[in-house]
Amino acid sequence: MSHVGRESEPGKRMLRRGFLSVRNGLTADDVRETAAALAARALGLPELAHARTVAAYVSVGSEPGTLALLDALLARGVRVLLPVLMADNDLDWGAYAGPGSLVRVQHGGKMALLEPAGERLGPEAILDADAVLLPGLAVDARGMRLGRGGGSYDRVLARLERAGADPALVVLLYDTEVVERVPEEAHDRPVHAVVTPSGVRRFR
Ligand SMILES: Nc1nc2c(c(=O)[nH]1)N(C=O)[C@@H](CNc1ccc(C(=O)N[C@@H](CCC(=O)O)C(=O)O)cc1)CN2
Ligand SMILES: Nc1ncnc2c1ncn2[C@@H]1O[C@H](COP(=O)(O)OP(=O)(O)OP(=O)(O)O)[C@@H](O)[C@H]1O
Repeated sequence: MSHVGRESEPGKRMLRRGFLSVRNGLTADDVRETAAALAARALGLPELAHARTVAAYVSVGSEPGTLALLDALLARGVRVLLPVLMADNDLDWGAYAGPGSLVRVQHGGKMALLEPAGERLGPEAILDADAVLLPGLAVDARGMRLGRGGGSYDRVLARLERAGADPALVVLLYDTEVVERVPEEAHDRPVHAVVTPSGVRRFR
């Protein structure tokens, strides 16, 4: 099943394509250098310095790299939760236990993901997070995020809101992905900070 048929904002689809094609043009060196810079910046964030549980994800392909950051958090004793994509695009969670604990999973026509191999903790496990690292393709001047279009993180944010949980919401991006404006829909919620190789921008 594709989400595209029920896309409510057609502008988002075109924008996603543009951002993805720029990412696809990056070299392996670009991706590696950015990952190191992002990890260094993210590790300096006060939002992460005090977090005991961080919900994150494992970057794949030309996504801004997260693996170095995940390993550094693990080494600090932080509990790192990773998403498991479910058939309805909602997310289950598992604990990160190092690179050897990941499995490559192909979900239909989507890109292959690296997911935690261990115990599934259930969608509500996200409520333990002190900080959430959300994937995205762009963030605008208000903190509105353009995601991949699955609505997975829209659901995560709705679940947090319902439960009254208020973790720090952080997105890691390339510099060119921080833009003036992305289209927003009623269900979209702003994030609190965006980290790029050249700096950190906060929205609250
Ligand atoms: N590394 C990583 N893990 C992640 C995400 C992510 O964006 N990146 N997710 C973020 O939610 C969740 C998984 N959701 C995903 C949603 C779409 C696609 C994907 O490949 N979409 C295609 C378009 C597919 C289509 O048109 O149906 C694409 O973007 O090229 C991948 C993961 C959880 N794990
Ligand atoms: N709380 C929710 N529960 C169920 N579906 C939702 C929820 N919020 C949004 N959706 C649906 O998810 C789909 C994708 O939404 P949108 O285009 O905003 O995704 P996105 O923010 O780019 O993706 P993601 O949240 O995975 O990063 C839309 O069809 C939307 O109606």
